[in-house]
Amino acid sequence: MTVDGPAVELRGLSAGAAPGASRAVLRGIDLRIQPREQVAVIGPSGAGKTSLLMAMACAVQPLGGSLRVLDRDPWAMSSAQRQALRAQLFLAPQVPPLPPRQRVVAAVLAGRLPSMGLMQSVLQLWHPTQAQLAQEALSRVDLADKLWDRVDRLSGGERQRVGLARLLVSQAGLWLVDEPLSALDPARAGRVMDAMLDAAAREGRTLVCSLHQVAVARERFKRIVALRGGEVFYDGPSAGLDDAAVSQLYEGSADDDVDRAANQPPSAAALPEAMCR
Ligand SMILES: Nc1ncnc2c1ncn2[C@@H]1O[C@H](COP(=O)(O)OP(=O)(O)OP(=O)(O)O)[C@@H](O)[C@H]1O
Repeated sequence: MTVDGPAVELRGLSAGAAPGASRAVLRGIDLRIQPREQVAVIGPSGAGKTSLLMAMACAVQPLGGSLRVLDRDPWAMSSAQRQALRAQLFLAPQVPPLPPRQRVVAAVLAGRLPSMGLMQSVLQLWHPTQAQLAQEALSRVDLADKLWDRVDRLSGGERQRVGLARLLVSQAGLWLVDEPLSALDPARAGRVMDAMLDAAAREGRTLVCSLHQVAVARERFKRIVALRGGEVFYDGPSAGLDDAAVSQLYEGSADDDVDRAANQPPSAAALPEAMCR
């Protein structure tokens, strides 16, 4: 789908952390993200990164302000229309919801389901016909040898990479990715991040990616949005976010949070399953 306006536009947005929540954890957020842009979202634990992705994914209705996604107002349309709009974006949670006995091939190809008809979807789940596509995506996340494995026999990091392979096969125009590196070792994290950025650029996707690794955000993204306490602390070129600003951003965070920013975060809670693919 070609979008004329911004891929995402938030004006004075306030929103809760979960569907139906009445307490705003995001406040006064102004953001414009253009089609094909690649934006990293950083900030201390609890800053609102996941909540921001949930709002952009039309999973949480704003409590105030306005939101446009792919040039449409998701909350001024019927729920069927909103569902159709959601099929044009992909929210990749930190911990992908994978049915335990499913084969990796089917789990990856589930990323294509929103763009398939009902019959094709059912066939795909029971008898994957696009195994080659899944295989290519798995290769890009260093998991080529797991195509026919069961997902409940994978490690946490491998499951996370299955979720990213699922993102890579999706045909959504807007990729919303929540802490994709949280269970990966640093070397692999770099390769996986590069695969995701390359694919997004090559295929013209808009990418919004939350990260605890500030170094990765600075090295690989041109634009960084930093959140603190549910508000935008910084939005601009990554080169403009200097060490002093980063220290200020994480000031008062727990030690482990600062470590996470520098390197590897531990795994954290998943997004609600119903909101994710
Ligand atoms: N399901 C929920 N219900 C109510 N409050 C929630 C829920 N999930 C998160 N929160 C609260 O919302 C705020 C923002 O949380 P959010 O998960 O968006 O932050 P985050 O920046 O993604 O954190 P982390 O880096 O730890 O994943 C926090 O204060 C958190 O405690």
